[in-house]
Amino acid sequence: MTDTATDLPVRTPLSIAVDGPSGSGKSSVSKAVARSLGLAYLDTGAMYRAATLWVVREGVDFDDQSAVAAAVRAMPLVQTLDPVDPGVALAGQDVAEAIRSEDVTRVVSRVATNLDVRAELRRRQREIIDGETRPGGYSAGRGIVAEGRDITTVVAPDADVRILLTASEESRLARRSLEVRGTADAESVAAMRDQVLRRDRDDSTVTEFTVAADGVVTLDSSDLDFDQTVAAALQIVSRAAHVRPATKA
Ligand SMILES: Nc1ncnc2c1ncn2[C@@H]1O[C@H](COP(=O)(O)OP(=O)(O)OP(=O)(O)O)[C@@H](O)[C@H]1O
Ligand SMILES: Nc1ccn([C@H]2C[C@H](O)[C@@H](COP(=O)(O)O)O2)c(=O)n1
Repeated sequence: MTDTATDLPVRTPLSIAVDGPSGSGKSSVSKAVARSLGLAYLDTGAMYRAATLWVVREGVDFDDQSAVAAAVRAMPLVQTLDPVDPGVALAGQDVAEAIRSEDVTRVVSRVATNLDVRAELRRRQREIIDGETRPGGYSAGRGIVAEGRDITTVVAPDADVRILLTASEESRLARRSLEVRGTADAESVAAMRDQVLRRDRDDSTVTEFTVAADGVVTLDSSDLDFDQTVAAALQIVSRAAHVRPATKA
């Protein structure tokens, strides 16, 4: 495999783990990196969102932690790993749009902070990253980019490349506001505080995604535009994962 940013060969299969807070650009940057390198793409946040939708649809009480975990263990989730068109299906039904609804975003942290749910989804994530299951028929022989909140630290601490993608609160709120409302005026930015900052506060009770663990490279995108951030991520990959020719004695 060749890194299109540097034209140098990189390890195959290649595993790239990306974590970071809400709105830092994990999904969009990871998809672009995966497209550029011809890798599969795993959105682990989509798994927590699908689990939340499933729990709601099954009529399970969020306060009944063991019933929530049992429902998630039985969840018939299939994701496609194509970075151009990542799909999410529950019981054969396309839910890619439904899991992004405000209703799901508001309550997803309640499911994501259930430790038994986390254990089940971690198990599924590792199977996908390790190549034991590749749902949805997308071939990921060249490797995978997996992104979330605990991929660099807990799910895939042995990944070839590990990146913590950060950005200031101000940038993250403005980006989310532009994405959701098409404007970053003061009122719209303020309206994003719950789905960005409150959610991070709740999620960070069970995972650390603001400080890089040992060996994880921090990429601060606050002052970078999208293309610059993707280029910087590709540089990190190429530095960390080049196959160096053997040196002659
Ligand atoms: N460096 C950047 N500069 C400007 N906008 C960016 C940058 N990176 C990402 N964006 C935009 O910010 C928005 C949020 O990005 P994205 O959804 O990828 O974040 P995320 O970290 O995956 O968030 P969440 O965890 O909440 O799903 C998107 O509209 C994306 O296009
Ligand atoms: N590895 C992960 C991925 C996601 N989460 C939680 C945190 C979020 O509130 C929720 C949805 O993620 P998003 O789609 O916004 O990236 O899932 C987690 O705890 N661990």
